[in-house]
Amino acid sequence: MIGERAIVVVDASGLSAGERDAVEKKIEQSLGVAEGVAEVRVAMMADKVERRIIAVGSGKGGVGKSTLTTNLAVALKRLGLKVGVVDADIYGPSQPKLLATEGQKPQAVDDKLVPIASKYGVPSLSIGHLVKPAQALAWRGPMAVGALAQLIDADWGDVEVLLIDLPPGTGDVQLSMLQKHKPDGAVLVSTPQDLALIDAARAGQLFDTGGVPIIGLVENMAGYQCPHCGETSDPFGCGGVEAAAGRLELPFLGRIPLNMAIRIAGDSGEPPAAGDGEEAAAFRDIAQKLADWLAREAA
Ligand SMILES: Nc1ncnc2c1ncn2[C@@H]1O[C@H](COP(=O)(O)OP(=O)(O)OP(=O)(O)O)[C@@H](O)[C@H]1O
Repeated sequence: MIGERAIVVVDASGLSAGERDAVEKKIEQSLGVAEGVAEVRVAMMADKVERRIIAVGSGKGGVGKSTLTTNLAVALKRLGLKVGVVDADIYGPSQPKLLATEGQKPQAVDDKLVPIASKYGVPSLSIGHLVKPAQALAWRGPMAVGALAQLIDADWGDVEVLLIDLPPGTGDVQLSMLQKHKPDGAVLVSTPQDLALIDAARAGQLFDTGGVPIIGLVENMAGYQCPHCGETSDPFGCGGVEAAAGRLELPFLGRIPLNMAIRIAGDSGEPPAAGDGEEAAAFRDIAQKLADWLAREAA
């Protein structure tokens, strides 16, 4: 107390903008009626979070980039990191379905969007939370880029790793990311066949040119085990991504099998990485390599 003025300093680390506002109001209300207090001043202090942006990209569409992003986020969360997901796939947003947040609309506090919480402890923001997918399809490049900036500059609170699910290819959104929100690193995902790999190498070149370190390559949809006879076949080949990583002198982060359970889990908003099955282990191993990379870079 200084005279009739009550000054309260609050450690607001980890609180979202909405929570900060609520705490501040509560203190003002309860102290405002106290005897001898004519004025209440509240100072909300928070440590600045060192947040790193990791882009998940692919050369081609449909190779499992969104599936990998969601499951990596959930697996990283289980390893103890504070993770958020931005769905930058403006023209085909799938994170609302994958993280079971479809139909929810983010609030805006102080001109910033507040990410949507999920039951997996991973908050996310997607253009799919803001407009109907068909609406975004009609957007020109600058609108898509503006929307992406709002998602990334949102009130991410204590999130320390932001995974960005990029649209496939090397278009406007990727270029604007490199210019305005340069990722700290990129993970590339590809299926094993040559055509996908050529495109993945091109996406890799874009990051390379932009000075974004490529953390490594992930092979998705490798090795399909027939649920009837148990025999394993490789519809898209196997090992192609690991071989390409070797040729490009990039780390190979791991392989996710082609598995019907992964597709069904994605459609029902239950990321396999949140469970205890074989798929969860595959995603966890890749997440561990990413966590190791983050720790090394921070050192
Ligand atoms: N390892 C896998 N096994 C089985 N199905 C998979 C696997 N990975 C992804 N899928 C399925 O393949 C489809 C495409 O996956 P996803 O949407 O993750 O790809 P994407 O590269 O992000 O596509 P887009 O370019 O449309 O954004 C989805 O139906 C998903 O459930």
